Formats: sequence, C-alpha cells, structure tokens
Amino acid sequence: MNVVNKSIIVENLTYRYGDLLAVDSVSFEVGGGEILGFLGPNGSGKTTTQKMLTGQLLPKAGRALLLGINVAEKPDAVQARIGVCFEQTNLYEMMSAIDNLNLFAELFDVKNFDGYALLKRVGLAGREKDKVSGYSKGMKQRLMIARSIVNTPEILFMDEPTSGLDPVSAEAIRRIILEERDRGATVFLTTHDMWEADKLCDRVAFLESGSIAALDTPHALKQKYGKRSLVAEIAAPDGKLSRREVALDNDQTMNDIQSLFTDGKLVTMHSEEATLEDIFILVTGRRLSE
Ligand SMILES: Nc1ncnc2c1ncn2[C@@H]1O[C@H](COP(=O)(O)OP(=O)(O)OP(=O)(O)O)[C@@H](O)[C@H]1O
Repeated sequence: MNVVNKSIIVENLTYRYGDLLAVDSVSFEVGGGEILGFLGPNGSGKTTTQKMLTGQLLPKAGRALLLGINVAEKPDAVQARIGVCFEQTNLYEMMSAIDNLNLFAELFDVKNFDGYALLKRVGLAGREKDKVSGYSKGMKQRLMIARSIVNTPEILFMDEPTSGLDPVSAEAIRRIILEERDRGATVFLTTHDMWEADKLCDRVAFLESGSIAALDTPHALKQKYGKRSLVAEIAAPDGKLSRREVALDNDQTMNDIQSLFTDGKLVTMHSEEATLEDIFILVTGRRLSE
C-alpha cells in the first residue's frame, strides 16, 4: 500500500463517554479500493469509531485522515466525498423513494442525477414513486444503500448493511458493495456475520474492548491462527460409522492418513479449515455474538 493510495489513515484514535474508554488509541490504514471489515461484539467500539471517521463525533485524542483530509478539522469537505449507510439513518418516510434520492442529489449538488437508474440497480424498479413508509425492511435497506451512493462516494461506510434481511435482499446488497469496490470505492464495513466478512472483505480487523486485536486478510488470519484438518468417516466391519479428525500440520499426519484406509472402510473424507469465527474466539477469547 503506498502513501497516495491510502484512503483512510487512523492514528491513535480515542473516544471516551465520561469515564468509559470506548475506543482506545486505535491505529490502522485502509487502501484505495479495499474492503475493510470491522468486526467485534456488541459494545466493542465499532459504531463509535465509525462516527469519528465520518465526522459525527470529535475524537478525544488521535486523528483520522480520509482522502488526506483531517475529518475533525474539515468534516464538510470529507462528508461531500463519502457515503454513509448506518442502520439508524432516517429516510423521509412520507416521501417517495425517488424524491428521497433526488433530495439527496440536490444536497450533494450532483449533476445529471438519474435516480431511476440507481433505484433499478438496487432492485427497486417499479416502486420508485411509492411512499417509503410502505416499504419493507429489505426495501428500506436497499434504498439506504442507494442513498449512500448518490454522490458516487470515494469511501463508503456501512454499518451492518445486511443485518436482519432476507437472503435475496442480503445478496443484492453484497453485490452492490462489490460493484462499488470494483468502481474504485473504498469500503469500511461493520458486520457480525463472519461468513459475509470472509466472503466480501479484503482484510478484517477484530475489535475487542475498543482495541484492535488482529488485522489481516481472512486467508492470512486462518494461516496464522487456524488449524487445518481432515475429517473422515470410517465404517467398521459391522457397519458402525466412526468419525476421525486428522491434523494436517504435525509429524503424525502421514501415519494418521494411512490408518484411515487400513482401520476400516473409508466412507467420506473432507478437509476443514478454521472459520473467522473460530479465529475471533481464539484471538479475543470472546464470541462475536456475546
Ligand atoms: N452515547 C453513549 N453514551 C455513553 N456510552 C456509550 C454511548 N454510546 C456508546 N457507549 C458505550 O461505548 C462502548 C462502545 O459502544 P459502540 O456503540 O461504539 O459499540 P459497537 O461495537 O458499535 O456495539 P454494537 O455492535 O452493539 O453496535 C459501549 O460500552 C457502549 O455502552
């Protein structure tokens, strides 16, 4: 990652609510066109960090540079160039979807804005003129995504964008995140969904009690912390099935694999690698869903 290509630079960012240290001197960088997953259990400081990065909270110490601009010093300059999709962001419920988007396009001074094309992209074609109050949760979430990309943002912040959605809506939102990344946007994504993080993110940060416990590609984290194994089912002469797990990374591996073929009839065999959830527990000692 070279200097020009760093979209987000965070240095010792700190936030306290009274005596409670919510974000504890966090530092990291995100490259242009990268998807960074920010993962942590409830209360670990994800939202507070996002709020400081998007100019909604002033850090108590440290700083965040977005596109080379110090957010605390010039929040307006930063906000014009980013997109924010937070769960609690309000849509104008009594207005139609298209009017919501047109209003935002006006606020951002977007030239030649085509709200119909954007609504089509998020799967809301045909419902453009319906009032948002009549939209389902998944439809509102799609509209929020559309709203967050009205200004073709260079950095997109998303807080749990697929939480509580049906699989079709969730997949549509993941597709848009990847399209935005392919267009060149940097994406900062918080999620509880480890499978989603593994699938979407170039790198993930594990946040625990306001500190980053690990930050790397999902692959590198699995290599570093995960164990690889083979899981086999073997049938005894009486037909009784037993399950065997063979660690792939120790001195006994060859002998153990051979015994799978000699100790009975090998019925099934597959390799298993650690999930991000397993590694999160290993690194932080906590479950994500605690
Ligand atoms: N407005 C507030 N006043 C006081 N304490 C707060 C406030 N907002 C958050 N906190 C506390 O700061 C800590 C970090 O909260 P934050 O909302 O950043 O965590 P989070 O990781 O986003 O959690 P969640 O996954 O539940 O959204 C928590 O201990 C929380 O109780």
